[in-house]
Amino acid sequence: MIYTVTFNPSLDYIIGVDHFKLGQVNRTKSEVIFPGGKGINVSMVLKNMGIDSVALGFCGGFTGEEFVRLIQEKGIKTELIKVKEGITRINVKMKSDEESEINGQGPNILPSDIEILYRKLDQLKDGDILVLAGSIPDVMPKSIYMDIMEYLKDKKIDIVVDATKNLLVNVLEHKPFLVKPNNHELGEIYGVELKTRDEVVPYAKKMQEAGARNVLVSMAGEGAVLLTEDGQVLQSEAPKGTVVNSVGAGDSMVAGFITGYLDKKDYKEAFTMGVCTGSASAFSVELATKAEVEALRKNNQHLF
Ligand SMILES: Nc1ncnc2c1ncn2[C@@H]1O[C@H](COP(=O)(O)OP(=O)(O)O)[C@@H](O)[C@H]1O
Ligand SMILES: O=P(O)(O)OC[C@H]1O[C@](O)(COP(=O)(O)O)[C@@H](O)[C@@H]1O
Repeated sequence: MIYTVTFNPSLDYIIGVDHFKLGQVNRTKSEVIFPGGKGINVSMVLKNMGIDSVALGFCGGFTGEEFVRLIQEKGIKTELIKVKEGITRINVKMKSDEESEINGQGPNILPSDIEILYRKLDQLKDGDILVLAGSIPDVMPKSIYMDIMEYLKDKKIDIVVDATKNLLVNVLEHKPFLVKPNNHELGEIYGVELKTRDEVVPYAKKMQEAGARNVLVSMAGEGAVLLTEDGQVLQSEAPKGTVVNSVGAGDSMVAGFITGYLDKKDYKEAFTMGVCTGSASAFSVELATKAEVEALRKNNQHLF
């Protein structure tokens, strides 16, 4: 089974504003609400690709109730833990001349809530995949990703981590199956600016040397780079298309990678599916569907 953990899920409120002006009253031209959060997005795209997963994490308050309703409506299996204080955050994603995001803080998560999460993690078995994705709310120990990996170290579980800065660096010694920083996040870790795929390769290598088995670096419209545990260095341009909503493109890429890997146990296939799924999400209002991914792949054979 695949399990995803999202410590701080969200309702993503995606609004379009014509020529947003700071310090003035602006009005939306479009508005939609989707359930969000990195692990949740991975679960939703896996579902679209025909793969079941269980979404773990925390939710609270009236926004938490709506969040649960929305993901259950999509047929996602959930074992979310309801917390008592505070509400599931609303993350505002504004599309105007530029894209801006304001991500909220989320509810209060107590040590007793974290204890319940560990009891849920006890059900993981050898051969399962665990996706740990997204930021850790301020109320939780920053070591939680490391702690979970340490807790599960005696089981043969492939762990995927999609996080930033120290959250990511600190898990490397636990040899995650896959990490997926974007080029900006990778550059931030090593104090450099990485603009091209060739520039990314040596820094992805450093992550591998520090312990990651496979390193997938997403680069939005510039495509992606994958360094595999069997020594391959794969690069791809991104498929061309009109970006409609890039929120969740990175998470979609992770889901696509897992889909391709499970299908053929082949890293090139995983990479191709990752890139196509990320781009298919960027080119549509909602997250990628299987049909969108397949169409994009068919039309972009030359890239892979
Ligand atoms: N503008 C774009 N054009 C084509 N593909 C895109 C675009 N933005 C994202 N993608 C696809 O989605 C993947 C992940 O996007 P990226 O923005 O790098 O992730 P994140 O959301 O984690 O920052 C990219 O590697 C690419 O395949
Ligand atoms: O946990 P974080 O880092 O605050 O990110 C949460 C946000 O990331 C998303 O999961 C989107 O992630 P990506 O665009 O990086 O794939 C949103 O749905 C959510 O609002």
